Amino acid sequence: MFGFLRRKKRKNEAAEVHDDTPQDLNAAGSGGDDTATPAEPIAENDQPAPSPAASALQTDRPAESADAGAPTATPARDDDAGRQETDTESPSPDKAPAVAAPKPEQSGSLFSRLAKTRSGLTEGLGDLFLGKKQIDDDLIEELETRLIMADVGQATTAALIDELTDEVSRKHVNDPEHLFETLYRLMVERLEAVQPTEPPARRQSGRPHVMVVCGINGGGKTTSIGKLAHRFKAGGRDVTLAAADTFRAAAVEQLISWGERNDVRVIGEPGRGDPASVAFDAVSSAKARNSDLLIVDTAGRLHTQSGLMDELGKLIRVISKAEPEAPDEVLLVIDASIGQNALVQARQFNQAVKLTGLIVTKLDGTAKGGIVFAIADELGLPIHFIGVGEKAEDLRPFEPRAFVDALLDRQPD
Ligand SMILES: Nc1nc2c(ncn2[C@@H]2O[C@H](COP(=O)(O)OP(=O)(O)OP(=O)(O)O)[C@@H](O)[C@H]2O)c(=O)[nH]1
Repeated sequence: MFGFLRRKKRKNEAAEVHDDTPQDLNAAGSGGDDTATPAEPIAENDQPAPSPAASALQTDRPAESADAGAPTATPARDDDAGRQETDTESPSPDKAPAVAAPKPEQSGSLFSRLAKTRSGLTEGLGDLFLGKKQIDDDLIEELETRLIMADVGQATTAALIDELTDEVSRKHVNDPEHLFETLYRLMVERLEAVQPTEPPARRQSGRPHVMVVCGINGGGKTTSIGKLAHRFKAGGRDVTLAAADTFRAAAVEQLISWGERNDVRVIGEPGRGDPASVAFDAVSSAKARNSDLLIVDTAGRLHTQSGLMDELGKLIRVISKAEPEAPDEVLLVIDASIGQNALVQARQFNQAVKLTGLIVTKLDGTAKGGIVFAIADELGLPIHFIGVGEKAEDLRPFEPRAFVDALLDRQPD
């Protein structure tokens, strides 16, 4: 069940227990401090006029085969994403004994890191959902608003709402909880549709796997490369880093510092002027030393700066001269907190250099985590990793089910 529904249900159950129990304030041990308050009333529907999408629910199409079951794809799990109890309410003295005490949330879990986006999507929905036997326009409209607010984007939101209303009209989905399960399934399917079959940074025979990382200034490239180095080094790979962000001496120093912390070799030093030559040297060095993985940092650039975009193309061509099969991956780092602008950036970078995938950073600090769906839907580019904090371990492989579970406050299957 979804956590926000469970929380609401518990509140209602707690209130029922208090309502049904004869109160004996003089009983021994009662302390006379029974402060139980009645459960919050289920919110009345005071929403504005229904949207066209929501109005589609009014159509009374004949029922067809019921097919609104659980997602069919194989579950993928992030080790770190396993979470405990999803109920994050603090226990209060007025809870009925029948209500299980919530367990503490793991601060590093994906669930806790996505708190901002999740709260925008699910907070208060329990009030709107529970107690309703039927799905109505208000519910669909509220859902639509929340998806837009979470930066899922107009087009993707419209597509999701259309599919949901269609399922409802066909009577495949009959109650609010089933509606949410269906939304869950549709969201997971969208992300899984663009995920690669092969994991990133796979081992190549007889040569290093070469990964070029690009993006705009401050998106989190260097930090993400440091985190990647940490992850793959810990996994037993020989990793080399290339400091090809020659525009900013501090970026080179930042990368060297990540290298030192993780005992990873860094090619390039402050003061070198030509990023393509640093990349060429790094490929030659990684080959000579039988490195498993070479990650190339590049200068931040705006997608509108055509000279710098051409330079990125040149860097990639030079890498191919040093190793004809390389680069194996060209990853764009995008900052989730910029919302819909991320789509524009990704489109332009993809036109200039053929991207193979994305790293979406700063999902921990934004309510705009829904951008991940717009990216998958509109660009068709896979998301390989997500950044959910500033520490080395805060880069997680992107796993659609774990991500949507955490986003919708849903207990994993
Ligand atoms: N909260 C949070 N902060 C992040 C994340 N990823 C990166 N940052 C922070 O974002 C800031 C910019 O990160 P950098 O790695 O320097 O960005 P960059 O893209 O290399 O920037 P340039 O070198 O200017 O192109 C730093 O303060 C990082 O700690 C993330 O996933 N979550």
